[in-house]
Amino acid sequence: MNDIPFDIVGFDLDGTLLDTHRDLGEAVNHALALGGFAPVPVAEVEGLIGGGAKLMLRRAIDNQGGIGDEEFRPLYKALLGYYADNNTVHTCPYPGVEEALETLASQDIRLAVVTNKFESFAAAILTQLGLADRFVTIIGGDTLGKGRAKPQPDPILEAIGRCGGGRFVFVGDSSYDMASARAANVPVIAAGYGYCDMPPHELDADAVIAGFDELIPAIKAL
Ligand SMILES: O=C(O)COP(=O)(O)O
Ligand SMILES: [Mg+2]
Repeated sequence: MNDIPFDIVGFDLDGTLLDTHRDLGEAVNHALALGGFAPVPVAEVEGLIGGGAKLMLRRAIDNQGGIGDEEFRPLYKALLGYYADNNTVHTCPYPGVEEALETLASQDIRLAVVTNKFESFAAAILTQLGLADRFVTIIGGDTLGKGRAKPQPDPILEAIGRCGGGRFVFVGDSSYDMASARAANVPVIAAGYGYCDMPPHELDADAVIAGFDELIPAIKAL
């Protein structure tokens, strides 16, 4: 029997389903080195993630004085090239993710990914990790075009549509996720173990989980 009061669960990717920070950090540092900048220590990488790869590199360079668009462009291209070849070296699902996805799928809940990563990277990584088939759709930061990524509601509304409609709850780790869910008028759970850009209990979520094993109880309690 299905005792989960939702038809669709949407997930952010970086910092929610997958711990991607080491591979993202190495891609940023590859680009920084080409530009003559110092590397970002691995402990500081999480604070750069959430708004997509371009903003991640922008933030890292701005922390070291910044550069103009002309000089930025080839470094960004280098980051993407490096990440395309090295995106599942260290990346892995958080503990409990596979089990929770299995439980939700076994109860006929439809699952979606809504990330600010490029769709192609998200799909490639999830495929590599054997998780892509779990999701009805994977919506990236570039899927709907410019200005329509999180924190806009558009990708969440698109996910709901692609999953055939129904009661939807979102799970994410950053203020981009909370704002997108609020704008789409759906409940949202904060992954407090992720790359939260503010203290998890200040993220304006309906619930905060400290690990993926808490997800299903949190969904049932909404
Ligand atoms: O790549 C990013 O910066 C953010 O990705 P996410 O939306 O899956 O957290
Ligand atoms: Mg995230």
